[in-house]
Amino acid sequence: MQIAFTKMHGLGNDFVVLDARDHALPPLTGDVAAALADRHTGIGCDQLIVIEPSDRADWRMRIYNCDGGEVEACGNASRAVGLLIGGAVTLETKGGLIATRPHDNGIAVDMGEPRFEWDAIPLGYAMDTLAMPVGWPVGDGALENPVAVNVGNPHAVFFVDDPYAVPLAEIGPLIENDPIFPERVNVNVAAVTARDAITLRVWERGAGITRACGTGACATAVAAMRRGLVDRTVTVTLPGGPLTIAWDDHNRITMTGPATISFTGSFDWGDYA
Ligand SMILES: N[C@@H](CCC[C@H](N)C(=O)O)C(=O)O
Repeated sequence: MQIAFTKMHGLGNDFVVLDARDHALPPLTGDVAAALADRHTGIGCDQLIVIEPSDRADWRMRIYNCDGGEVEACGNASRAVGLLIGGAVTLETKGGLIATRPHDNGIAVDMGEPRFEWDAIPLGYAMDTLAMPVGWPVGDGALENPVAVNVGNPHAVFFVDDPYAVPLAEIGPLIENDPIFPERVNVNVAAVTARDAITLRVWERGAGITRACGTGACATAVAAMRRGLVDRTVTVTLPGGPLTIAWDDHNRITMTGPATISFTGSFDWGDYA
Protein backbone atom coordinates (compact mmCIF):
# COMPACT_ATOMS: atom_id res chain seq x y z
CA MET A 1 0.00 0.00 0.00
CA GLN A 2 1.56 3.31 -1.12
CA ILE A 3 1.27 6.17 1.41
CA ALA A 4 1.90 9.81 0.46
CA PHE A 5 3.86 12.01 2.85
CA THR A 6 4.93 15.64 3.09
CA LYS A 7 8.34 16.46 4.54
CA MET A 8 8.15 19.75 6.46
CA HIS A 9 10.09 21.72 9.03
CA GLY A 10 9.77 24.62 11.45
CA LEU A 11 13.18 26.29 11.88
CA GLY A 12 14.88 22.98 11.08
CA ASN A 13 12.81 20.85 13.50
CA ASP A 14 11.69 18.41 10.82
CA PHE A 15 8.60 16.28 10.30
CA VAL A 16 7.17 13.56 8.13
CA VAL A 17 3.49 14.49 7.87
CA LEU A 18 0.92 11.81 6.96
CA ASP A 19 -2.44 13.23 5.92
CA ALA A 20 -5.19 10.80 6.95
CA ARG A 21 -8.06 13.30 6.67
CA ASP A 22 -9.71 11.45 3.77
CA HIS A 23 -8.32 7.92 4.08
CA ALA A 24 -7.51 6.17 7.35
CA LEU A 25 -4.02 4.73 7.69
CA PRO A 26 -3.34 1.16 8.81
CA PRO A 27 -2.75 0.99 12.60
CA LEU A 28 0.39 2.99 13.40
CA THR A 29 2.60 1.45 16.10
CA GLY A 30 5.55 3.12 17.79
CA ASP A 31 7.86 0.74 15.91
CA VAL A 32 6.48 1.89 12.54
CA ALA A 33 6.80 5.55 13.59
CA ALA A 34 10.41 5.01 14.69
CA ALA A 35 11.24 3.16 11.45
CA LEU A 36 9.83 5.98 9.30
CA ALA A 37 11.71 8.56 11.40
CA ASP A 38 15.06 6.73 11.15
CA ARG A 39 17.52 8.99 9.28
CA HIS A 40 19.53 6.07 7.91
CA THR A 41 16.92 3.51 6.92
CA GLY A 42 13.65 5.51 6.82
CA ILE A 43 12.53 8.91 5.54
CA GLY A 44 14.03 10.65 8.57
CA CYS A 45 12.59 13.26 10.91
CA ASP A 46 12.50 14.50 14.49
CA GLN A 47 8.74 13.87 14.73
CA LEU A 48 6.18 11.92 12.70
CA ILE A 49 2.85 13.75 12.44
CA VAL A 50 -0.53 12.27 11.49
CA ILE A 51 -3.55 14.45 10.62
CA GLU A 52 -6.88 12.72 11.25
CA PRO A 53 -10.59 13.59 11.61
CA SER A 54 -11.62 14.93 15.05
CA ASP A 55 -14.90 15.17 16.99
CA ARG A 56 -13.65 18.17 19.00
CA ALA A 57 -11.78 20.36 16.48
CA ASP A 58 -11.35 20.81 12.74
CA TRP A 59 -8.72 18.05 12.76
CA ARG A 60 -6.72 15.90 15.14
CA MET A 61 -2.91 16.03 15.12
CA ARG A 62 -1.06 12.97 16.46
CA ILE A 63 2.61 13.40 17.29
CA TYR A 64 5.28 10.68 17.51
CA ASN A 65 8.84 11.38 18.59
CA CYS A 66 11.55 9.69 16.50
CA ASP A 67 11.95 7.11 19.30
CA GLY A 68 8.37 5.99 18.47
CA GLY A 69 6.68 7.43 21.56
CA GLU A 70 3.37 9.24 21.03
CA VAL A 71 3.36 12.62 22.80
CA GLU A 72 1.00 15.44 23.63
CA ALA A 73 2.29 18.58 21.89
CA CYS A 74 4.64 19.94 19.25
CA GLY A 75 4.77 23.66 18.61
CA ASN A 76 6.73 23.63 15.38
CA ALA A 77 4.57 20.84 13.92
CA SER A 78 1.46 22.85 14.81
CA ARG A 79 2.68 25.63 12.52
CA ALA A 80 3.57 23.07 9.84
CA VAL A 81 0.12 21.48 9.96
CA GLY A 82 -1.50 24.94 9.97
CA LEU A 83 0.44 25.80 6.80
CA LEU A 84 -0.39 22.48 5.13
CA ILE A 85 -4.14 22.72 5.78
CA GLY A 86 -4.33 26.48 5.19
CA GLY A 87 -6.56 29.17 6.73
CA ALA A 88 -7.57 29.26 10.38
CA VAL A 89 -7.54 25.74 11.85
CA THR A 90 -8.34 24.24 15.26
CA LEU A 91 -6.39 21.11 16.13
CA GLU A 92 -7.06 18.47 18.77
CA THR A 93 -3.88 17.15 20.36
CA LYS A 94 -3.27 14.88 23.35
CA GLY A 95 -2.13 18.06 25.14
CA GLY A 96 -5.35 19.99 24.42
CA LEU A 97 -6.97 22.12 21.73
CA ILE A 98 -4.83 24.61 19.82
CA ALA A 99 -5.63 27.06 17.02
CA THR A 100 -3.45 28.14 14.08
CA ARG A 101 -3.84 31.04 11.69
CA PRO A 102 -1.78 32.60 8.91
CA HIS A 103 0.38 35.54 10.04
CA ASP A 104 2.65 38.01 8.23
CA ASN A 105 5.62 36.18 9.81
CA GLY A 106 4.41 32.68 9.01
CA ILE A 107 1.85 30.95 11.21
CA ALA A 108 0.56 32.06 14.64
CA VAL A 109 -0.58 29.37 17.07
CA ASP A 110 -2.71 29.78 20.20
CA MET A 111 -0.89 27.16 22.28
CA GLY A 112 -3.29 27.31 25.22
CA GLU A 113 -2.57 27.84 28.92
CA PRO A 114 0.66 26.85 30.70
CA ARG A 115 0.49 24.71 33.85
CA PHE A 116 2.82 25.08 36.82
CA GLU A 117 1.38 22.71 39.49
CA TRP A 118 3.89 19.97 40.36
CA ASP A 119 1.47 17.17 39.52
CA ALA A 120 0.52 18.77 36.18
CA ILE A 121 4.14 18.78 34.93
CA PRO A 122 4.22 15.98 36.21
CA LEU A 123 6.92 15.71 38.89
CA GLY A 124 7.56 12.76 41.17
CA TYR A 125 6.58 14.61 44.34
CA ALA A 126 5.40 18.05 45.50
CA MET A 127 7.91 20.89 45.20
CA ASP A 128 8.30 24.49 44.07
CA THR A 129 8.14 24.52 40.25
CA LEU A 130 9.55 28.05 39.97
CA ALA A 131 12.91 26.87 41.33
CA MET A 132 12.99 23.10 41.68
CA PRO A 133 15.33 22.21 44.58
CA VAL A 134 17.35 19.80 42.43
CA GLY A 135 20.55 19.85 40.35
CA TRP A 136 22.73 17.74 38.10
CA PRO A 137 26.56 18.02 38.07
CA VAL A 138 28.15 19.48 34.92
CA GLY A 139 31.91 19.87 34.81
CA ASP A 140 32.99 21.85 37.87
CA GLY A 141 29.49 23.24 38.37
CA ALA A 142 25.87 22.15 38.15
CA LEU A 143 22.68 22.66 36.21
CA GLU A 144 20.25 23.41 39.00
CA ASN A 145 16.98 24.96 40.15
CA PRO A 146 15.06 24.64 36.86
CA VAL A 147 11.58 26.04 36.30
CA ALA A 148 9.10 23.24 35.52
CA VAL A 149 6.36 24.08 33.02
CA ASN A 150 3.76 22.05 31.15
CA VAL A 151 2.64 23.61 27.86
CA GLY A 152 0.82 20.46 26.75
CA ASN A 153 4.07 18.55 27.28
CA PRO A 154 6.58 18.64 30.16
CA HIS A 155 9.57 20.99 30.22
CA ALA A 156 12.41 21.82 32.61
CA VAL A 157 13.98 25.23 31.95
CA PHE A 158 17.49 26.04 33.20
CA PHE A 159 18.71 29.64 33.03
CA VAL A 160 22.45 29.72 32.33
CA ASP A 161 25.05 32.25 31.19
CA ASP A 162 25.76 30.52 27.86
CA PRO A 163 23.50 27.73 26.53
CA TYR A 164 26.18 26.81 23.97
CA ALA A 165 28.66 26.06 26.77
CA VAL A 166 26.35 23.40 28.28
CA PRO A 167 27.25 19.80 27.25
CA LEU A 168 23.63 19.17 26.34
CA ALA A 169 24.23 15.86 24.54
CA GLU A 170 25.64 14.40 27.76
CA ILE A 171 23.47 16.01 30.44
CA GLY A 172 20.23 16.08 28.42
CA PRO A 173 19.51 12.35 28.56
CA LEU A 174 20.34 12.18 32.28
CA ILE A 175 17.81 14.89 33.10
CA GLU A 176 15.24 13.60 30.59
CA ASN A 177 15.24 10.19 32.26
CA ASP A 178 15.60 11.26 35.90
CA PRO A 179 12.86 9.61 38.00
CA ILE A 180 11.87 13.05 39.30
CA PHE A 181 10.12 13.38 35.89
CA PRO A 182 7.81 10.34 35.73
CA GLU A 183 6.77 11.15 32.12
CA ARG A 184 10.37 12.12 31.25
CA VAL A 185 11.00 15.74 30.26
CA ASN A 186 12.19 18.14 27.57
CA VAL A 187 15.34 19.92 28.74
CA ASN A 188 15.79 23.62 27.93
CA VAL A 189 18.98 25.62 28.57
CA ALA A 190 18.40 29.34 28.11
CA ALA A 191 20.07 32.71 28.52
CA VAL A 192 18.11 35.94 28.90
CA THR A 193 19.94 38.52 26.78
CA ALA A 194 17.44 41.43 27.04
CA ARG A 195 13.96 42.12 28.43
CA ASP A 196 12.61 40.88 25.09
CA ALA A 197 15.19 38.31 24.01
CA ILE A 198 16.19 34.77 25.01
CA THR A 199 18.74 32.38 23.50
CA LEU A 200 17.68 28.72 23.79
CA ARG A 201 18.91 25.20 23.10
CA VAL A 202 16.74 22.15 23.70
CA TRP A 203 17.31 18.47 24.39
CA GLU A 204 13.95 17.03 23.37
CA ARG A 205 12.42 14.06 25.14
CA GLY A 206 12.43 11.16 22.67
CA ALA A 207 14.32 13.06 19.98
CA GLY A 208 17.55 14.53 21.41
CA ILE A 209 18.99 17.87 20.34
CA THR A 210 16.85 19.54 17.68
CA ARG A 211 17.39 22.78 15.79
CA ALA A 212 14.24 24.22 17.31
CA CYS A 213 11.48 23.29 19.76
CA GLY A 214 8.30 25.37 19.69
CA THR A 215 6.92 24.13 23.00
CA GLY A 216 10.41 24.61 24.50
CA ALA A 217 10.34 28.23 23.36
CA CYS A 218 6.87 28.69 24.93
CA ALA A 219 7.90 26.98 28.19
CA THR A 220 11.12 28.99 28.41
CA ALA A 221 9.38 32.28 27.69
CA VAL A 222 6.72 31.79 30.39
CA ALA A 223 9.37 30.51 32.82
CA ALA A 224 11.39 33.71 32.29
CA MET A 225 8.19 35.80 32.59
CA ARG A 226 7.26 34.06 35.87
CA ARG A 227 10.70 34.86 37.22
CA GLY A 228 10.31 38.50 36.14
CA LEU A 229 13.31 38.31 33.80
CA VAL A 230 11.55 39.41 30.59
CA ASP A 231 8.47 41.25 29.36
CA ARG A 232 5.31 39.47 28.19
CA THR A 233 6.41 39.28 24.52
CA VAL A 234 9.86 37.89 23.71
CA THR A 235 11.91 36.67 20.78
CA VAL A 236 13.32 33.23 21.55
CA THR A 237 16.26 32.43 19.28
CA LEU A 238 17.01 28.75 18.78
CA PRO A 239 19.80 27.23 16.66
CA GLY A 240 17.34 27.15 13.71
CA GLY A 241 16.15 30.73 14.14
CA PRO A 242 13.72 32.95 16.09
CA LEU A 243 10.17 32.48 17.37
CA THR A 244 8.00 35.20 18.89
CA ILE A 245 6.26 34.13 22.09
CA ALA A 246 3.57 36.20 23.85
CA TRP A 247 1.74 35.33 27.11
CA ASP A 248 -1.44 37.39 27.35
CA ASP A 249 -3.71 38.63 30.14
CA HIS A 250 -6.04 35.67 29.54
CA ASN A 251 -3.18 33.28 30.41
CA ARG A 252 -2.84 32.08 26.81
CA ILE A 253 0.43 31.63 24.94
CA THR A 254 0.77 32.64 21.29
CA MET A 255 3.73 31.39 19.27
CA THR A 256 4.52 32.93 15.87
CA GLY A 257 7.09 31.76 13.35
CA PRO A 258 7.73 30.11 10.00
CA ALA A 259 6.87 26.70 8.62
CA THR A 260 8.17 25.20 5.39
CA ILE A 261 7.35 22.35 3.00
CA SER A 262 10.61 20.63 1.98
CA PHE A 263 9.33 17.97 -0.44
CA THR A 264 6.65 15.35 -0.97
CA GLY A 265 6.94 11.64 -1.67
CA SER A 266 5.46 8.24 -1.02
CA PHE A 267 6.52 4.98 0.60
CA ASP A 268 5.31 1.39 0.76
CA TRP A 269 3.67 0.77 4.16
CA GLY A 270 4.76 -2.88 3.97
CA ASP A 271 8.42 -1.82 4.04
CA TYR A 272 7.92 -0.37 7.56
CA ALA A 273 5.13 -2.41 9.20
N1 LIG B 1 9.66 19.59 18.55
C1 LIG B 1 8.48 19.82 19.29
C2 LIG B 1 8.27 19.02 20.54
C3 LIG B 1 8.07 17.54 20.22
C4 LIG B 1 7.64 16.70 21.40
C5 LIG B 1 8.67 16.63 22.51
N2 LIG B 1 9.91 16.03 22.07
C6 LIG B 1 8.08 15.84 23.68
O1 LIG B 1 8.43 14.65 23.83
O2 LIG B 1 7.29 16.39 24.43
C7 LIG B 1 8.09 21.27 19.40
O3 LIG B 1 8.38 22.03 18.45
O4 LIG B 1 7.43 21.65 20.36
